Amino acid sequence: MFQIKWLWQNLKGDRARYVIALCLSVLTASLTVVNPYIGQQIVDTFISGSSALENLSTQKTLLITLCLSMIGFSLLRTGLAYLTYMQYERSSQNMMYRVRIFLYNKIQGQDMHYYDHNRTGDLMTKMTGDLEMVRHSMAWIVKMIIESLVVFAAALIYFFSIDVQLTLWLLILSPAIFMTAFLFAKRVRPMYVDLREKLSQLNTTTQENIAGNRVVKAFAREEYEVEKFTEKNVNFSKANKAAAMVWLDYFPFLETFAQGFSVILMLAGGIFVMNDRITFGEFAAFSSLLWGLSNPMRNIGIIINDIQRFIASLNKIVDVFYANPRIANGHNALVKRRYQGRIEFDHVTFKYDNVTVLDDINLKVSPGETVAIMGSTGSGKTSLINLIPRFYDVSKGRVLVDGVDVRKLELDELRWNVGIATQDVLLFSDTIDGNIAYGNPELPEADVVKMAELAAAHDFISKMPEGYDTIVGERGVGLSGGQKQRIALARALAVQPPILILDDTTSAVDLETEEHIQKSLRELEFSCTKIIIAQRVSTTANADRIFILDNGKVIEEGTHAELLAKRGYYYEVFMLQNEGIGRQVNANGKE
Ligand SMILES: Nc1ncnc2c1ncn2[C@@H]1O[C@H](COP(=O)(O)OP(=O)(O)OP(=O)(O)O)[C@@H](O)[C@H]1O
Repeated sequence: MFQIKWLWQNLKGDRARYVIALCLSVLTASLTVVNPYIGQQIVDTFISGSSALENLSTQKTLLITLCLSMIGFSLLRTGLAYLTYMQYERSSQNMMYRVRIFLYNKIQGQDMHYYDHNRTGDLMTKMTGDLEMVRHSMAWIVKMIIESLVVFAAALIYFFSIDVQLTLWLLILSPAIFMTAFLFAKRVRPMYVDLREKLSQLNTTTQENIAGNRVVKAFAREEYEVEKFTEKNVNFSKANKAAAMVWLDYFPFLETFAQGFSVILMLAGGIFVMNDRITFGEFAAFSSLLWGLSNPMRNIGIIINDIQRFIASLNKIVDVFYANPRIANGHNALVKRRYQGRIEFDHVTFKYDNVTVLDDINLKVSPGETVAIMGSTGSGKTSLINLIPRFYDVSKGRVLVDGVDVRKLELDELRWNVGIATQDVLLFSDTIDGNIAYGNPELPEADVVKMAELAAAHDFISKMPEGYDTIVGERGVGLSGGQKQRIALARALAVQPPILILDDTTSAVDLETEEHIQKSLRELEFSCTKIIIAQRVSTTANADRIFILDNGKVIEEGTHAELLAKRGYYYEVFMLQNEGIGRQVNANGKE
């Protein structure tokens, strides 16, 4: 079975401990027959036998020894159970610790395609609830299965050794019990798969709601969000109840069958005692160990329930475990080369799944050049620049950096050479200093300040009570949109990359600040090819060349002056942005 194989593989390092736990389980469970056996001896020798009274006075030592043995074995079983718990707990915790790290690395190593197709809430459920379910199963469910089986087998062997016929009478109910359990398992299995899906939806809704709390509040949609959550909560609760109800359909039968053991023992066993076929002591042994047959039968339902949950959870974990990114980051480059920064798009076509968003793009950028990309929303600008650091791979054609197809470059090295300030600014819950130095943790304090100055962020940062040590909240809570953009720009500059990509990075800053940033970018101390996506003519005007994208194609290309002269899309944008405010921007972007 695949699941067992997977567990065994991942137990590496704790296999011996786990096997010891299994052996201890078998030993502890098989010792359950010892006390009923001693009990049988006590009853037959000192209570019910014809010479019981005489034995009481002549064999006191034997009686005391038997009683002490009973206590001794009980203590031994408790000690062994303690050790067993410890081994199960340790081995399962250790294994999950390793698997969790592995999964976390796996998720970290996934490409954008993976994140496009997997919900955060679902991944969180896999990393928490599913892992815990698997751990619980490999420790406690396995223990329960082993102990149930061993106790059942030990009781059966012991009973057979006393009286075969009586044992067979007791077993008469077994086929019905197994049949009931089988039907239950068949019915409940799809329910646990559904239950697992509902849990993931519930977590996704919760996660999205917390992450998007500002939007919710801005639109006063709390009530709607509560309704949405309630719906998912109700679905989850219903799925849970449905699975539980199925158990209730079968539980009365299993319970009745289990109770049936006592009735059969009373009837058949009673007759056997009256006929002197078995002794009182043997009857007592049957009676005290009857739970060894009935309890495993009762537990079948719980075990099946948990096994189904375990399979549903394990399958989810295995999805992550074996998911291989199409674009893998090998972390192989020990020494990273600094590129010149030459970029070429050679007949590039790109599709998301089957939808074409870039169509036969040809574009060359020389080292040190500044290129602006403009175009209507959804025209493919972000998709285009995503191909340079290989967030996605082209569907057709090639993207070349310094003349080499990016698919042939060492991914770590390539990304190390590309500084990027994305459209959706994400800052970590860390100090501003930590956020700026994120890509270059060794950056000296003075350089952090320098980068902030270049990004026109130093002034507002130094006005904060704790300056660069100010902790910004999750996603940059506590900062304005323009401030976040400037920190993101400083972060991209801090790695001093030979290729700098700015995706609408100055859209939220005022024109004066933007001018400062543009001046800084022109005067960078390191050589740098700049690709700037922008909607404002004031941003693009200074670029060496401007490309206009429309519907995934380059429709215009040239300098600010050339494009104005063309009287096409760029000219229209220019007129729209300047007419309304009654001013003109010349070829150098100056008013
Ligand atoms: N991860 C994705 N999966 C599927 N389709 C996507 C994805 N990202 C973008 N698209 C689609 O690709 C097209 C181009 O999107 P892209 O983000 O490149 O446009 P853009 O020009 O950068 O737009 P904007 O100016 O609004 O940022 C759009 O139609 C968009 O719906």
